[in-house]
Amino acid sequence: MTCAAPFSPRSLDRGPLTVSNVRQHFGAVQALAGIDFSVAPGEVVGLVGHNGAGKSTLMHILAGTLQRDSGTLSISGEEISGRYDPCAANARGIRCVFQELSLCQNLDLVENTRIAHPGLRGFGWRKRAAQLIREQLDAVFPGHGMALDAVVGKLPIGQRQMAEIARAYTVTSEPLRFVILDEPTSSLGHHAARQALDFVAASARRGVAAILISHRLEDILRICGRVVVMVDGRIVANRPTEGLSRDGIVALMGHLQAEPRSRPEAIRAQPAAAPVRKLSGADSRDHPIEVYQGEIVGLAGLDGHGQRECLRRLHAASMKRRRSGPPVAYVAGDRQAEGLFPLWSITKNLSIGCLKALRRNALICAAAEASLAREWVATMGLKTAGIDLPVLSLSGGNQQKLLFARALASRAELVFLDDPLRGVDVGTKQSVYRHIRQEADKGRSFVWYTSEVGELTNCDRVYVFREQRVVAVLTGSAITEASIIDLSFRGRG
Ligand SMILES: Nc1ncnc2c1ncn2[C@@H]1O[C@H](COP(=O)(O)OP(=O)(O)OP(=O)(O)O)[C@@H](O)[C@H]1O
Repeated sequence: MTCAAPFSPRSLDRGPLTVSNVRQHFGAVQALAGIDFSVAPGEVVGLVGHNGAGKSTLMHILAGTLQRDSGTLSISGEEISGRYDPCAANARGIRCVFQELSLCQNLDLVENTRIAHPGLRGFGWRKRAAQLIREQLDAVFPGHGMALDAVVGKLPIGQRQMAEIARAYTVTSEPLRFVILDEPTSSLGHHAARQALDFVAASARRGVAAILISHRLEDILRICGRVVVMVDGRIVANRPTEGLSRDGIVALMGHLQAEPRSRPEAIRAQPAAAPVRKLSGADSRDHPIEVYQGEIVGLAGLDGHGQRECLRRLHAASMKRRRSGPPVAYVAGDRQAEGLFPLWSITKNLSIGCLKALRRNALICAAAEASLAREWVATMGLKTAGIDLPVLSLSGGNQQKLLFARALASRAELVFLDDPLRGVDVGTKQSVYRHIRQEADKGRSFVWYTSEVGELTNCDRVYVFREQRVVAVLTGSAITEASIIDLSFRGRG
């Protein structure tokens, strides 16, 4: 990549990062409708809004990865009039943690660090790059245990996210002034998410400002001094977080209301019935995992304690026995690597889960396919200008909703959920929880791994993992966020 213009960071004074009246269109879609936004040095600003509100588009404009249609951008007192690209942004101290993650999959962490710092060249660059990223990972995520020579594509999404955050804060010749974090904790568990947020807050106290985009509103309240709310490409609120509650932010986002969770009082499965799936060897002590018809089973624990591996083993075992067992579907949280067909349309991405039902004689019926897509776009509230558009034209959260729709539109009786609501807004989450419950009431079974502990309170039974073992099984009203976190840390107690 070549820089747009030679630039000396020494010429900067330490003023704010500001955009005025910024507009952006994608064909018929108006993603930004005249945005005025500013962040001062050392400030942490939260940027929230429903899926498709325009948050990532604004972030891409600030990071130089998207050229704005119109409007002004000024950084530390300098008005940017010419071409502005990621190199120019970097030279002015602007970094970005991308929602879809920007690390090169075929390179290791050291090589990915080198890419972000062209100055790390010549004899010994590898050693210097390794030291840089190791120190930063240690500073942000003490005890992370990540191997620097692992190829990034082989790392789980949580570790890729950790590496992306740490890399954004590494410094060589360019200054570090503003960090834009787009859903930085969406794949992190409770512990790693806290480490990341604490680090962002501590960096702000040292003068490095942050813009935090998140649907985890607790994160916003935890570290942001101010919150900016976007609805349909416009800013509708800009106010201090002091005195603001989670429900207050939800209300500012518009018609969405945070709803009280309905709690099942007891386990829903029929004890007499056989489980639809029973997996022995699910943990290192051979504790069986059982899933009954119409049951929502959660897999909980601290990051890396075996619960996600258990989900994947259960899924693999079910796929092997799919001729004799129930039809199965899998909703991936790592949508880029495991969920989407990036070159296909929204319709094709949806219909791939139920081709048999759409077949008329030997061919897929295009009318039935389109009608299915329209039905699910409406049901899930997918924000799109058309079902034939490329799937990558959807915002991140809307892509995730589509994967969910694909599983629910299929005839699967057993659905595996692998952190499926990553990047989905609070209002949609509430409706997805309702969908899951309705489908369970109709007899479908769900096995649910999530990095958001609170979501597990929607389950009928939760297996809590610690050190690759099931240490507790909670049912009905015993499933609370506090009890899950407590058992995750302490084990059986
Ligand atoms: N490359 C593109 N082509 C067409 N439309 C796009 C493109 N990128 C974004 N859009 C549209 O612009 C709007 C804003 O998208 P954006 O990704 O900024 O939303 P967001 O607020 O970040 O959503 P999320 O919370 O889901 O990440 C959406 O309607 C989206 O479909």
